[in-house]
Amino acid sequence: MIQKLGKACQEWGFFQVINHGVPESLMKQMIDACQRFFELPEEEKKEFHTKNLLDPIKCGTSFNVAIDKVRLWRDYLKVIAHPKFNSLYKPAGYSEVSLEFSKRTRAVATEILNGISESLGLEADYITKAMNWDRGCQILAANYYPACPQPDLAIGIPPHTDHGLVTLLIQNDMCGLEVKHNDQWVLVNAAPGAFIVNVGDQMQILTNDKYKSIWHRATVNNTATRISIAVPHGPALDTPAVPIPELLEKEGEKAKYIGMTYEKFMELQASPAAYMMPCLDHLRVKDN
Ligand SMILES: O=C(O)CCC(=O)C(=O)O
Ligand SMILES: [Fe+2]
Repeated sequence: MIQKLGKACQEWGFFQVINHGVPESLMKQMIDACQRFFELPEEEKKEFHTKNLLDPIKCGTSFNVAIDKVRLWRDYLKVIAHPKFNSLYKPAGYSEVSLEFSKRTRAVATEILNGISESLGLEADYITKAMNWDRGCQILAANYYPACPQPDLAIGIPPHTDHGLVTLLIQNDMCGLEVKHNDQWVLVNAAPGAFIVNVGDQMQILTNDKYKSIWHRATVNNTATRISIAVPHGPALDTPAVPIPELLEKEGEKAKYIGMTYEKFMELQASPAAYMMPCLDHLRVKDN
């Protein structure tokens, strides 16, 4: 099992997790609650249109309205659920459901990180300890992609990598997530009730490129609304990921990355600099 996990992280950077113990009914309730939020009148969502990256609750349209040139077809709602749980007072039920969903999802993420540590030949709690997981950042990032009359001319989310350690994602009945594998876009077709999991940038740094943070994107369709909830899990905001010394020693490698706190890394990813050059390349040691 641990070996398979390591292989999936190394070869794909994406995998699905089934039999994880989180009830499918809870996942559905979470998607429903988000759908009800997105369907609120614009007027009622305005108060959450905030500007700062780490505002505890924010909603809006598109990835980066100021910079994107492609036609984006997406609304989003981002709520920071850990280390401090934040919530919305509307729609009714969102708060309770998101509390339970975030706790249960974080528990699965912890198991995955333990498994990943072991797959690297480390103690199970190596990564969680090093990343100050007890203060780790968890974001509930819901994406709403209404049916689009001309899906070929639009994109839900343009190609990107995720900033954290691992992202866990659920979706309604519609597919749309595509991952880059051997230079091809591959549509992800997950089992009902599965978590789709991907390695993020911080994990690529920790493993000195062994486990890759894979480029992915969300396409849109012309038949029905698609909803996905991506749950990035990262280190504590003040904690920088650096290549794990024990691994470097084992592989006889030099560190390929310099450290940057997770907070600064997220700021970098949201800045125009990330459009010029992938974020990880900003941290890459030059003479490697
Ligand atoms: O909607 C999807 O499937 C992809 C979402 C995603 O990649 C993200 O929110 O980071
Ligand atoms: Fe993503």
